[in-house]
Amino acid sequence: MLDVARCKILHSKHDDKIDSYVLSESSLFISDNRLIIKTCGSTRLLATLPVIIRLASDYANLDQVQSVYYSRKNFLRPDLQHPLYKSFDAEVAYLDQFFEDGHAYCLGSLKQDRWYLYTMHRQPKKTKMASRNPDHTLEILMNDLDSDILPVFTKDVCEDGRECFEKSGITHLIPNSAIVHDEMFDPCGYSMNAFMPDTDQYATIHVTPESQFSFASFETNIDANCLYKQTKKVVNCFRPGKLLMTVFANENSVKGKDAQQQLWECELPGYKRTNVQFVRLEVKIRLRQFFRVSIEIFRRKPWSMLISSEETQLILTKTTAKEANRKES
Ligand SMILES: C[S@@+](CC[C@H](N)C(=O)[O-])C[C@H]1O[C@@H](n2cnc3c(N)ncnc32)[C@H](O)[C@@H]1O
Repeated sequence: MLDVARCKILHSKHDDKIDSYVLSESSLFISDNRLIIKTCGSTRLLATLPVIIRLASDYANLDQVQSVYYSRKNFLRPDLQHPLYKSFDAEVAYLDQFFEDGHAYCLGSLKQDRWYLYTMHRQPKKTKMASRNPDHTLEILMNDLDSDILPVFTKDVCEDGRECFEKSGITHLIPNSAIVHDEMFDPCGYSMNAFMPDTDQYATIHVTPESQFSFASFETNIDANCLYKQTKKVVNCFRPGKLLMTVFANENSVKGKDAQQQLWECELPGYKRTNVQFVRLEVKIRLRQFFRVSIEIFRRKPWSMLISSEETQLILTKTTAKEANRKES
């Protein structure tokens, strides 16, 4: 499966509830009823789909896909991708070959940062109680990380993953009881998987510290923390210039719904929200359920520098061109 995706397992950790793999290109988590695979670069993620469906049937007797989420942010350089990933329309057409009842969404601005989602839910043959459990996922995608934090994700500063985990402050983002395994890439880059023992709750962080295109992603379904506080901690750790976050929550997830409400009402300190959207996806299982997805895009608040003398005052403010024109006039 990973050969098809064009990545490799670097290391893994397991318990009775979850198998966690740190990959050369991100992460893989497998639990009884769910497989989560995240890849980066020019990997061929969608090519794994028929392989996953066949392996689930052959090895685990799982012969019906109950739900699918395929999501990604818009690429910085779509031209460097394999033709299938150059446009979301092509990805949707590919996914529709497997799931005739899938739905596709684009959230965010078509001209700037946006987030694509393909999703499908089917009535399972036997409705299991598990499908009605509270469930939420928080994902934060951060660009333009604070230049002070970048060196810690290089081999110049940290010998290995463990040192980077401590020195970067990522240790404060993950519950103490979590099992963690991580990788420090040479000469730079960091990937971490964590999971809570005897649950299918995971967290994963990936950091690209090259200053020209610095990026960090954080994703978790751990329910120990308030998602709003968790978001603030993550943002304080990486201090990105901009971030896009999504909160998935089903109707039974009180924490997920609370976080959506809080984020709707409060801004993140130090940031200006440039976009917020909310989608309610109907999940057709025997008992009607809903999945709610909200995405929010933030930019660091415009900074200003004040140089003043008795007579003159020059205010330099990092604003949009439109605002600058308004100020001039
Ligand atoms: C942490 S990895 C994967 C992260 C990916 N962007 C994501 O969000 O899932 C990316 C970083 O590791 C560095 N790196 C070094 N060797 C690598 C390798 N063999 N495969 C992938 N990334 C590598 C890259 O230069 C980059 O800074």
